[in-house]
Parts: sequence; C-alpha cells; structure tokens
Amino acid sequence: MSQIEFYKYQGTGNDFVMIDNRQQQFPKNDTKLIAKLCDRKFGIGADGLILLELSKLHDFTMKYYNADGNEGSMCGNGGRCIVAFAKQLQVIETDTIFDAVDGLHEAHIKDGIVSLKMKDVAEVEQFSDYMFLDTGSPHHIAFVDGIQDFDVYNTGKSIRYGAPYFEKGTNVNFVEQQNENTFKIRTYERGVEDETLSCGTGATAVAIAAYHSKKTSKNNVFLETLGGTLEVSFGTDTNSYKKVFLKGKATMVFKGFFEL
Ligand SMILES: N[C@H](CCC[C@H](N)C(=O)O)C(=O)O
Repeated sequence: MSQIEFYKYQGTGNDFVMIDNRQQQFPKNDTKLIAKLCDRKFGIGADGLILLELSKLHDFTMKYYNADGNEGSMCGNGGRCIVAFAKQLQVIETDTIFDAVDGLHEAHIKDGIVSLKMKDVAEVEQFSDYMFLDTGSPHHIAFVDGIQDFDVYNTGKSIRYGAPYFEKGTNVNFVEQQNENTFKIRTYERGVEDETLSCGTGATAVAIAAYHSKKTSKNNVFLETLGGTLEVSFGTDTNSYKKVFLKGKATMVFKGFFEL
C-alpha cells in the first residue's frame, strides 16, 4: 500500500481533487479509482480530478479527468485552480505558460485571482434556438427566461444525449441576461452528468456567444454562476475571438491522503 497526497481546490464552486504527479506515482489509467475519488459518498468528492505533471518545454502539464473517471476536454475552472496549485508548490511565481489537452495556456495569478488565457475561437454556430462553440470543450448555449427555476438537469441531460451530439455529447449552458454585460448562467456538464456550480469553458463560451449574437457590445462580460462571478474578456478585431481571458478566484480548500 502506498499513500498519495492530494489537495482539494475550488473555482467558483467547481471543485477538483488536485495531485502533484511529477513523479508519475498516480495510476491515471485506473478510471474506476478516479471515479471513486470524485464520488461524494464513497470518495473525496469532486467534479473532476487534475494531475500536475512535468512538461518538457513549459512550466507544467495539466491532465484533467471528469468525475466519471475519463479524461475530459479542457476545463477552465480547473485550469485556474491548477495555476493556484502550481504557485503553492512553488513550480511558478505569478506568471506561467503550461500545457493542457487543447494546447498552451498563459496565466497570471495575484491575490488568489487567476486570469487564464483560453484558446482562440474561430467558429460560432448560431441556430434559431441555440448556439454552439468550442472553447476547449464543446458548449451548447440556450438563452432562457426564469433561469432560477429552470430544470437544468433534465433539459440539459436530454440535449447532451440528443441530436446532433449523441454519445460524444456536449456541455449545455442556460443563460439569462441581467444587464448590458452581465449574464446568469447554469451549466449541465458532460462527464459529471449533472449540473455543476460553475463551468469555466462554459462561461467563456457564453460571453463570446452573447457578443457574437449582439446581446452585448462589450468585450468584457460578467458571468454569474451558482458558485460566484467570473469575468471573460476577448479581442474583437477579427472574425475570430483571440486574447480570450477567463478570470476569477481559485481557492485551496483542504489537503489529505488516500491509500492506494
Ligand atoms: N468544468 C469545466 C468543463 C469541463 C469539461 C468537461 N465537462 C468535458 O466536456 O469534458 C470547466 O470549468 O471548463
């Protein structure tokens, strides 16, 4: 038996088990173990598990697994949390460039607030009743009325498994505009298969979708999630969205050990 040290982090209530895996001691192909560690009754409890690993060219590599134990696409809140974790481990100071599943990310951390550069977005699909774009993870976006009482779980789940996504799935965001550049957002997350308190790539997608569909003319947008507020800013000088930044608090909650 060996003991593995973990940290628990949260970013606007999207919570993660975080492990320093620079020595490659964690059995990352063990899907069942990852799912169990993320289980809220039989494990530590989290929306996902993140490994900090060595990178040949950059400060570190982020490996992200959804709560179901499978490797996920990019996680924006997890990306913000791993920057805070890397600072705590003294892998970085205030500025970093790291590798993730969707490419390189730059980030800056100050007073527990992380600003994370997201990948460029070249394509935003606009349909009559929804929008779709990829900000590192796929996002379906629907603007709704009365978001507080909206059935995010059941509606989100049927969209996630329905056409045109089917097995591969998508994350599903429901959005209601509050004022010129503030939007309330609730997200059903693929891989967690439930509503989470916040989704960083989802917040990023909603900000760009709102601008793209002319619901706002501002290129800095505030997203009110169930777990707190995120800010997204982006450049708007071409058809694609570049210099996209996701900003918000990332916090360590506790530290512990589990037995392998
Ligand atoms: N919570 C994450 C999204 C994870 C994406 C995952 N649910 C997937 O589609 O693989 C975020 O903050 O961006």
